Amino acid sequence: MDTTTSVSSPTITEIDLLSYLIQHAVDNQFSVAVWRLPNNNTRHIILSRQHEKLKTDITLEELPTGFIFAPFDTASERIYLKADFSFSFTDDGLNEPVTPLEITSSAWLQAKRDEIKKRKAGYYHIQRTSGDTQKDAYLNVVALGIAETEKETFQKVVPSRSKAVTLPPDFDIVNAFMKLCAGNPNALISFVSTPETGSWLGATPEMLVNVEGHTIFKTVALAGTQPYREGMNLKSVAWTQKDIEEQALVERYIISCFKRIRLREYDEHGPKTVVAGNLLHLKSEFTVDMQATDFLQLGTTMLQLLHPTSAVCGMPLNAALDFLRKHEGYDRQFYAGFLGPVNFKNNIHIFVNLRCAQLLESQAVLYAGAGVTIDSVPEQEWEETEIKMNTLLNVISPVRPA
Ligand SMILES: C=C(O[C@H]1C=CC=C(C(=O)O)[C@@H]1O)C(=O)O
Repeated sequence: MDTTTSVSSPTITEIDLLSYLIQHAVDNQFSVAVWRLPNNNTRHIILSRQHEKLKTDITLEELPTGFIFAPFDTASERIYLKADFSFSFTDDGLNEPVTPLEITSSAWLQAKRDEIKKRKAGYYHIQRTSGDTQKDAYLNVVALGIAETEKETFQKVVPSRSKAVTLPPDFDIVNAFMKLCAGNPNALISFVSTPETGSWLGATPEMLVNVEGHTIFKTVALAGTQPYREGMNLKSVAWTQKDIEEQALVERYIISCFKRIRLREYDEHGPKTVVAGNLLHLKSEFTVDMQATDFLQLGTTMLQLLHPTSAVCGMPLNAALDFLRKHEGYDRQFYAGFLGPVNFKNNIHIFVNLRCAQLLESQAVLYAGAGVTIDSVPEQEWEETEIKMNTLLNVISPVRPA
């Protein structure tokens, strides 16, 4: 069955279908997740009639096909969007349904075809609970963080901040999603909208847990930041001692998690310089053969151990977390939490929710943090959070003050 032509007349595009599906979710109090994996040309959308709250001790591998959405705070509830409808698009066309879920979804969409017309999709939005982090306050937290590294309370902490910008009147969520896909080929692009969490849009470069076909586990250590300019030769990019040390701490954190479960056989590659939209980072990749090591639920185990990594919290974890709770001054909500598709074709792709924005009725709240070590300079960390926020700002293109 050629679903591209049967569901949609030649003038109905992928954008029209995505807009229709998102609007349908909002009209019916369903939850919705849209995503595109890194270095992949397929966009996915699922609708969930009733999202669930997950216990922290769930086994990922046993969940039905769906999308996980977890806040930074490990004590807060994690949301699971079980896929009740599932569609994917490649090259502007709806893909041929293959799985039973896709086949029933496709039949459902066929029945709705007369309703599909060009329109902008709405999304859920909730009230913001805190204001912007003022620059002085952020510089102060960074200076306090540096002072604590000097006292050896911790070696690294990652203070973050939030900033609201006004959305342009013609803001269109599906257009913004597509622009993020085009500008960030190496990122997980995501849009999640539920009545409870409101709407979150992101382009994250940081993979947290990837399990391929119950056999291969992967995670990454990502840190160190500098601006990327088109045409730069990645092989000749130089990194400061501070960036190298900052990324090495994330590596050590991951290795310490492996040690806690006595997993000794893993491959480590890197660090190497990678592009993440408008930025460069240092990245090492860790791979484990789950069958050879007999860790068949390594995805679940490592998710419990890794989150929050030293890329978003600090090292050692508890000292850094205590510091952030005391000084950061706002609730991160889903920023620096984790998200991603679970058990689509036996694969799990969970990422840290970075470079993201929470969409309010007429504003977007941007979030970013920066790794602070003994060599940090507060003003430079502020600048780093500004350029990290640009990943989303460039796409949202808000009305900037004159
Ligand atoms: C905490 C963020 O980025 C992390 C990931 C890569 C590089 C980072 C850094 O250089 O500080 C951060 O650890 C963020 O984007 O908000």
